[in-house]
Amino acid sequence: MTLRFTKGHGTHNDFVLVADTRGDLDLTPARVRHLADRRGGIGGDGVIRLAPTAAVARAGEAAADAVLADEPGAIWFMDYRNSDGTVAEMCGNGVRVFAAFAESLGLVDLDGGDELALGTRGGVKRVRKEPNGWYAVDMGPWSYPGGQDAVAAGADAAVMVAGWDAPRPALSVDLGNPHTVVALSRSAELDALDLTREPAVDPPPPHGTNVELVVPLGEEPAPDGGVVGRVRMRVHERGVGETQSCGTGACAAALAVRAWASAGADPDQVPTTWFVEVPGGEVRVRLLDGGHVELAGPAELVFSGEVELPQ
Ligand SMILES: N[C@@H](CCC[C@H](N)C(=O)O)C(=O)O
Repeated sequence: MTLRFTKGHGTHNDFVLVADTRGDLDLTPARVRHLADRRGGIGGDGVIRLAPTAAVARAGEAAADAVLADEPGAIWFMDYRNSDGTVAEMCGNGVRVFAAFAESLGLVDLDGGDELALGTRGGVKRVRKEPNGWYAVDMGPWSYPGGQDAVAAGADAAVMVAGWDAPRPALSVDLGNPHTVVALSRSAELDALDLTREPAVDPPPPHGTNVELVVPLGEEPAPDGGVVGRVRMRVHERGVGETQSCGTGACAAALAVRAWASAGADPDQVPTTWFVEVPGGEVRVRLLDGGHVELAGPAELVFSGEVELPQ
């Protein structure tokens, strides 16, 4: 079977995108692994299928039913798969690239001021375009699964990275998908990390986790007054390995650093906007009213073509 695809990326977190406008493509784990294979296929950290939310619901995905109940206008669904073939609830960089893909297919006019509401397994996400061409996504609600006790302690887990003498404390953050964030004090240590092996997390999360290693870089004056925070991050993604960027991971990193910075501080002095530097570029994370968080950054479509799919 021949399949038309587009390759895209958001801060070099790269994806193979497929428009399944009838919603009848059987994206088996073997097919996902083939598409994401950098030597035998196209190559990507993940595969994104754009399909009608109603068709995904008919195929038995309860999350798509929930999306339509919440926002009947969310007619397109982002079916996200990691490169190892596993399903993930959410992908922040993926949502931006999905929006760019939907524009290229003529499904939405974000330059004309439209907002795109799309379905994901992590709920409805809303995307708008900023004047600089960045895509800003309302990522919806987030949480610290360990609750206020974890926030007060600054940790609810421990992470061991290859080459370390002992595990280090970490804070869990839920963005629809799971994250575990560890603070490092120096950029040189971040640069030297060995992330070729999956970090061990204790207690082991039931469905795995994405691990972010972060260096808080402090705060600086914002052009419009107030302060913004700056963070450097590397990430080991569940179902992939180390990637050049992770949008939900950047949100988790900012939210963890904000929790640590809030300890004993005047809340008005703690930034609500954070720039997160990743190996593939930079994204912006902003706390929104109503317990939501926003992710903004670039999205690029690189090339399109046709590929033979295995049975
Ligand atoms: N790169 C993504 C996250 C993709 C899913 C993740 N690997 C998981 O399994 O949860 C992002 O930009 O958020």
